[in-house]
Amino acid sequence: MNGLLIAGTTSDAGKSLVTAGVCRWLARQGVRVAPFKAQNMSNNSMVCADGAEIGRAQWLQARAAGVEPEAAMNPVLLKPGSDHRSHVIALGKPFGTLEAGEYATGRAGLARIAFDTFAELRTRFDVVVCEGAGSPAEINLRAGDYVNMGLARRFDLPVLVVGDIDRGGVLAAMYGTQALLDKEDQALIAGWIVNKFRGDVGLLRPGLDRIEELTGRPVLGVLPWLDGVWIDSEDALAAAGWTREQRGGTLKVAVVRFPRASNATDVDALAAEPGVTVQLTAEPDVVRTSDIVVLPGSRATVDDLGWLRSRGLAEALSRRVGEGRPVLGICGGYQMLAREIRDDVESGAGAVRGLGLLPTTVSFSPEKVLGRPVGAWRGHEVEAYEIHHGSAVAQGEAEPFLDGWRAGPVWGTTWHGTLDNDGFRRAWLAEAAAQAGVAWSPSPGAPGFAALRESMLDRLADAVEEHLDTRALMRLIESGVTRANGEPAHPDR
Ligand SMILES: NC(=O)CC[C@H](N)C(=O)O
Repeated sequence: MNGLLIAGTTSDAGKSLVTAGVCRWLARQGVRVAPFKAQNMSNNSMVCADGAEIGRAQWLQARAAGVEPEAAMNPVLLKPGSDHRSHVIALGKPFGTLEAGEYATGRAGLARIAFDTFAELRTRFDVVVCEGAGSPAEINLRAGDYVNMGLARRFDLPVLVVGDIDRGGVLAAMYGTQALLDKEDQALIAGWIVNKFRGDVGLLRPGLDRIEELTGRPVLGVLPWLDGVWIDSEDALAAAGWTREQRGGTLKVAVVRFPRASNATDVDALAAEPGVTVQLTAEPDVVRTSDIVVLPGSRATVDDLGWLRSRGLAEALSRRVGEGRPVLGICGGYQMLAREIRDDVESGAGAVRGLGLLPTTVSFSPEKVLGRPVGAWRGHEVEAYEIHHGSAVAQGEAEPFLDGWRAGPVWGTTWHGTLDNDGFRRAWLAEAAAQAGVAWSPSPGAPGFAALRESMLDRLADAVEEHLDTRALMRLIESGVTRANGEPAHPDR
């Protein structure tokens, strides 16, 4: 067995979730499977047990596959910082920066790393399920590509292309994607998957039949819109799946939408808590009046702090703190709460005045801290992870809170992922709700967040089993694209 590449007609077509679903489906068959994404552009990353930093989507896909997440599953991670620069993580460790203009030249070395890593990874697993990035139809990037068709060609991987029917234009996108590729790349396109479908497949069928005729490739399935499946998005806050399904919770949490938010998946577990409504916002009124405000992480602390001030959000925060209403700062958000931030590393701005809501001073160091710390709060165990250059020390009255500090209604920690811990999350929410004057308590018997994440992965795998032609998929994985393309569409139907 070998591998497969799951590409998309667009960003956000559902490649990550389809990859996760295919990983779990294969794992259920007893196949030893690893996820792989040659290059990810995301500020949502995770620290693996081996200390490597990878995209959260690959971390989640490894969980779906039932294997330990590791650096090789996402050898290149680009983290967009201030506007024209990306921080490069290679094999889990910092590897310099790429300016937007250096994209073509800077990438040759990264391509080599990605290819070498894939070649090694596949010696250790039965199957490697690769996820593409963006769309292979971005032919302007094809020459230096090592994530989509560039990877598929190098390793002769069959490519499945996922199209998002919710966005519309899916038939044109599939047809156009194939048409734009050169012959050799086209030869690797093995089939189509329609994703996020709601409604009657019968109505779609004539279009799918025609696409099969026109492209000579089978539609390997139509995946339905899956309500309530929104795990670990790769994109920033805007893409958090749960924003689509807000319920009328009694406890209103506002999460500030920083332009360079990082690890914003921290708030996913809040959104899943019964009786809690989470809203992403950049509105001063919402920040002033919500029951709880979360300042998430940021890949550009000083720049996002400037943005906070320019939007009137800093003032709204000070006012709510004056009224005793809780604010939780996480990593970059926690750094902003300080009296002073000394940063010659990330922004190069030197000493900058912070919001002054915690009695702390933050200093940035060139060394990046990557870790998986554990701690406790009020008797609740907390497993977390940390990814930062800046560290805070307190110089005044404050109460320890995890690795950080709390002063009255202001809470801050460098740790990410703390809210995934059920006992801690619920205890902290109850205390913060009381500060906000809201009667909220955890619902007895509500599922824990890890269980919820597992059930989402299982629903994805169930959808793969039910709606995709898994026999054709297995044949492709076992024999590659040539044989599969030599057979008629849907031989079993
Ligand atoms: N994860 C974060 O929020 C990082 C915070 C900040 N950019 C730092 O590097 O220290």
